[in-house]
Amino acid sequence: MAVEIIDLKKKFEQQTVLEGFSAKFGDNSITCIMGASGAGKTTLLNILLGLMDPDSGTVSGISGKRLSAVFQEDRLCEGLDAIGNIKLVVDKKITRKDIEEEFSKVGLEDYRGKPVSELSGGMKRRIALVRALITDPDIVIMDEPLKGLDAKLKHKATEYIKEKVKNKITIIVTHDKAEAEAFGAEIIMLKKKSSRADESAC
Ligand SMILES: Nc1ncnc2c1ncn2[C@@H]1O[C@H](COP(=O)(O)OP(=O)(O)OP(=O)(O)O)[C@@H](O)[C@H]1O
Repeated sequence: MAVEIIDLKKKFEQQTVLEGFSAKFGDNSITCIMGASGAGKTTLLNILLGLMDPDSGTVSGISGKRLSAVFQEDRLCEGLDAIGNIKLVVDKKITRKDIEEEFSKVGLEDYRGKPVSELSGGMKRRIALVRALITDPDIVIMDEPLKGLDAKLKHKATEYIKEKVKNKITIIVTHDKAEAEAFGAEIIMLKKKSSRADESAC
């Protein structure tokens, strides 16, 4: 079942961020949300994830589905190592070897024995990516998942994501059109609203 958003509206005090926003995300689809900084991309993801309520409008097709997310920040447990971070979210039947196999698919090596706090930003990003995709969710929501990766790792991570999200509904925020094209994604462009809701009355 597709995820459908109808006529969403979200304001923060006097600032309208989303207004009259509707979209449909079909089964087995990748959609990239693009738009200027402050256009409301993260706000939209937070509403989809149920972390924020819209002022009005509806979101359907999410209830009862397994969601997973890569947030704008990695949100890892910094004191745990890479494997420990994944073990926190996976079923016990997933072994250390299974996790290591996933890490190798995103070029993640040299992480062993170190707490995440001692790893590079790009390594942390790939741990967050594996954590989101190893659980085989129905809906994947990612806020700039390739942030901080160099061109070679970006390519590797893109291929990994495409492989893992087959037959799922995937929604990705990115600033990079080339990235959206590499995902073969549909693009939704969010437009930044006026920062003053009462502007027309002035
Ligand atoms: N909890 C909040 N309270 C008040 N204002 C907020 C809140 N969350 C977001 N905003 C405002 O809403 C607007 C949209 O923010 P949002 O983070 O959704 O934009 P974005 O498109 O994801 O931007 P970026 O590309 O910079 O991450 C911004 O002006 C932001 O300051």
